[in-house]
Amino acid sequence: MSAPYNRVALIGLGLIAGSMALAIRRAGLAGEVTGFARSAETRDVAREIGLCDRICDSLAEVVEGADLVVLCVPVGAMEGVAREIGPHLKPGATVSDVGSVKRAVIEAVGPHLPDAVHFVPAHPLAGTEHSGPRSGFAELFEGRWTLIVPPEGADEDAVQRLETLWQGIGAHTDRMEADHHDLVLAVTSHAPHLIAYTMVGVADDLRRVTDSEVIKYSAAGFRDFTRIAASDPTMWRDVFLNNRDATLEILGRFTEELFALQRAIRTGDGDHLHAYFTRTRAIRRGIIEAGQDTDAPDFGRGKKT
Ligand SMILES: NC(=O)c1ccc[n+]([C@@H]2O[C@H](COP(=O)([O-])OP(=O)(O)OC[C@H]3O[C@@H](n4cnc5c(N)ncnc54)[C@H](O)[C@@H]3O)[C@@H](O)[C@H]2O)c1
Ligand SMILES: O=C(O)C(=O)C[C@]1(C(=O)O)C=C[C@@H](O)C=C1
Repeated sequence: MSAPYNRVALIGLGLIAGSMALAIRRAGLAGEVTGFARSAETRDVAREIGLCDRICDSLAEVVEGADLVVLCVPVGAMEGVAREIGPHLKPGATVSDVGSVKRAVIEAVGPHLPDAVHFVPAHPLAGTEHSGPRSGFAELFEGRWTLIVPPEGADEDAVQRLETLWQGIGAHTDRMEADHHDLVLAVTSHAPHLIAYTMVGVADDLRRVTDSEVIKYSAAGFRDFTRIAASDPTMWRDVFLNNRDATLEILGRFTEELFALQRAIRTGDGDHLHAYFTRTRAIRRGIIEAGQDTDAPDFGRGKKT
């Protein structure tokens, strides 16, 4: 595949930028990958581990001559970065981002970009609970979805070039409208993270109260909660502050269902519990049978779990 961009600039050298840098360079998808991080310490680490072809000491320097600039900072930091890079962008360049929220990012970043630049937001649905320049790995996006969220009237060639890049580093791509993206992600990612944070907090409180082994003997499901609840606090604070309406809508529905289940337990309404769990089990089976969970151990074998 020919390189879709000559120079790619990555801003915010953490898990996502680091993984992109390693993957793009491994696949030879850019002539040069440059990187910038706010702290000198992060830039030093990035140089030491050879994350990018070149680490720059300023935003102006990293975007100079870049054909693609990807903002990989927490959602709440996107606007400040966009404001600073705006005057230094090359005409015809594409600016993208990897933020977990899309409407707020489009509204924060868009106004700071010159007319001669294409803005094509995106969101890779891949991550871990780790952060920082040492956490990236080239395989992160393999077999995962990246949602491309082009604003109305976006340049088709710019959108396709970005899709080519993501596909070149192993991702499947799809296009989605920003508000729809934010609602879908509130269900599949944002509310589940908040629930995990809460459950781990509750267990921790309980441990203090009883001095028992709540964490030590936690089963696999709860261990997954503790992994998720170890995710970066700045990133997740910004997600909730910037996807407020969709997250509150989903949490409202969640709370209603939780109260109904709580009531069924209190009143001994086994039929309600059984019917509810039967419905949710059917959903899991449907996902497996449709071949949509490639991580499932029985994927493709049609076995019921
Ligand atoms: N971690 C995930 O699972 C995941 C998945 C998909 C998308 N995202 C999104 O990707 C973005 C980056 O997340 P990450 O997991 O790579 O985070 P990270 O914490 O690993 O990296 C973010 C980097 O941005 C830097 N930074 C913060 N503010 C900055 C600023 N004002 N200027 C320059 N650099 C700044 C931080 O120092 C850090 O190096 C976020 O918007 C997040 O919502 C994260
Ligand atoms: O695997 C994880 O650790 C993640 O939480 C990744 C995850 C997710 O919720 O699936 C987290 C945030 C993103 O914006 C995209 C992916």
